[in-house]
Amino acid sequence: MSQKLTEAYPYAFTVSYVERARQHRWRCSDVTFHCSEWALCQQWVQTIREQLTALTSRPKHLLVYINPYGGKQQGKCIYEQKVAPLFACASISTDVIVTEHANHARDHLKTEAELKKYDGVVCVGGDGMFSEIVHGLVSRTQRDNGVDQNSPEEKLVPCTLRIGIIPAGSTDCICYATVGINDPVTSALHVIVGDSQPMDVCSVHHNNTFLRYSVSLLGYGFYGDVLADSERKRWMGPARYDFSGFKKFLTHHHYEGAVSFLPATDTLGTPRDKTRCRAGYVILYAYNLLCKYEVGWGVVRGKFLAINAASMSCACPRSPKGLSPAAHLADGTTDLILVRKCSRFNFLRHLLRHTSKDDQFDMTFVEVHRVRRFRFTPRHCQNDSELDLRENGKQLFSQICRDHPACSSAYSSWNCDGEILPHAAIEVGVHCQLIKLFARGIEEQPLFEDLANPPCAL
Ligand SMILES: Nc1ncnc2c1ncn2[C@@H]1O[C@H](COP(=O)(O)OP(=O)(O)OP(=O)(O)O)[C@@H](O)[C@H]1O
Ligand SMILES: CCCCCCCCCCCCC/C=C/[C@@H](O)[C@H](CO)NC(=O)CCCCC
Ligand SMILES: [Ca+2]
Repeated sequence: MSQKLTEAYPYAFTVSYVERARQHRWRCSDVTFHCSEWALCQQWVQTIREQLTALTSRPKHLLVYINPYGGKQQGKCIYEQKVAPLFACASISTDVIVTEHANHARDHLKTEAELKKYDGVVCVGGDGMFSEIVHGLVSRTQRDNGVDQNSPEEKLVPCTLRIGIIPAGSTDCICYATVGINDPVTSALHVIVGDSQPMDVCSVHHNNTFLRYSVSLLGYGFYGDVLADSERKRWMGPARYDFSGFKKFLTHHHYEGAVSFLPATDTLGTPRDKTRCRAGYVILYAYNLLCKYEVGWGVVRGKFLAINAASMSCACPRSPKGLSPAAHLADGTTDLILVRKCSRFNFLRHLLRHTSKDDQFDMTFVEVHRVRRFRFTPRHCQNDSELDLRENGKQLFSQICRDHPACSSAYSSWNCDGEILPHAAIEVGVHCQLIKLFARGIEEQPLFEDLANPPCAL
């Protein structure tokens, strides 16, 4: 501004606002207004402050957990340099905990954290860290409401606090599939403007005992084996998945068992739809009504290279459309993908389709069902005594078997959002919209961006 104008308008205030950039990125920009009178300037500032305070969906006090060892071990630095200044600018106060060991955040949330003080929880890390936060919050909510997590049929009580994800992990598929990009600044801005995106959570049980929750992928066979192998190579960072993925592709193990499932046979769409879950997609959820149209359980037996359940698309930079491109974030269903034993060449074609526009389900050895519940029983443990044998000290045999090509129909492990489950026989149920994120789903890129998306002040 020229000196002449500065003299005429000596009072000024600056408004920070969100601006959309390329590929779902959000950025913070500033605009400074100049006034001729101090009183007018004050009036503007006060009115803007009042308008912002009236926005009750915006968080004012947040509990932040940082995993300093996730992904490329940049969590602390990402938070301090990119996120904390934005929270400060938006007058959000924070209590920050840098975790000291695995499950630190989960246990703190479950038992100690004074949740009433906060408007939300922020997780700086990857899918594994997010899973800790989900376990802490969901378990705390059930305990506070006297709900028994061990009963597979129990209706769980939804969590009230929203969760923000600042991506700093290796896959970060939950952030990618709910925001459209893994970018700490974009995610921080979604927290600041107080977005809210409900999300389904699967509960996993074994013999009426609760094992874990899952929000993204439950994978047996290929993805279980990749995870088990990659955990021993954490030192490689995110590249461990490429290494183990290649190794397990070559190993080409298949596993025998039975999958039974309760299909969601209503108007919720199918996994083969061309439409995608996008911001603003509203589920008119009426479970009792929908139940009337449920048909009975289906069963599929056979030899599988992979059994995957995707409760959301599982889109990530490795696979921008995800494991199940048409899956919805908050519809109370999971897409059950069964990849039967086939040649290495065909399995490679199937895998490569996750990275292109081609349909990975359009193959004779792949079937996909949208389901509300499912069970898996591996062939070699179809009764309890066999199961007990396995679990009471027979892991060594199972490991030898798993590593030996001739025994390729023995057990794999379940990859549950990046954690290995201790049992192969599991029962899974989807809990519709059990948690909420500070996100809004992936936005359609509008034709005329400026008109469709007016800026939003911090
Ligand atoms: N202070 C800590 N020390 C060691 N492990 C931790 C600590 N805090 C959290 N963890 C554990 O680290 C694991 C991995 O973390 P995180 O999910 O952040 O990164 P990642 O595995 O690299 O990414 P992704 O899950 O996206 O693949 C989590 O399972 C979490 O329980
Ligand atoms: C030969 C070319 C092959 C190309 C194949 C591309 C297919 C990629 C699909 C990626 C699906 C990721 C699903 C997300 C799972 C997360 O809950 C979990 C925790 O972060 N990540 C993994 O298990 C990490 C799993 C990584 C597997 C590679
Ligand atoms: Ca879903």
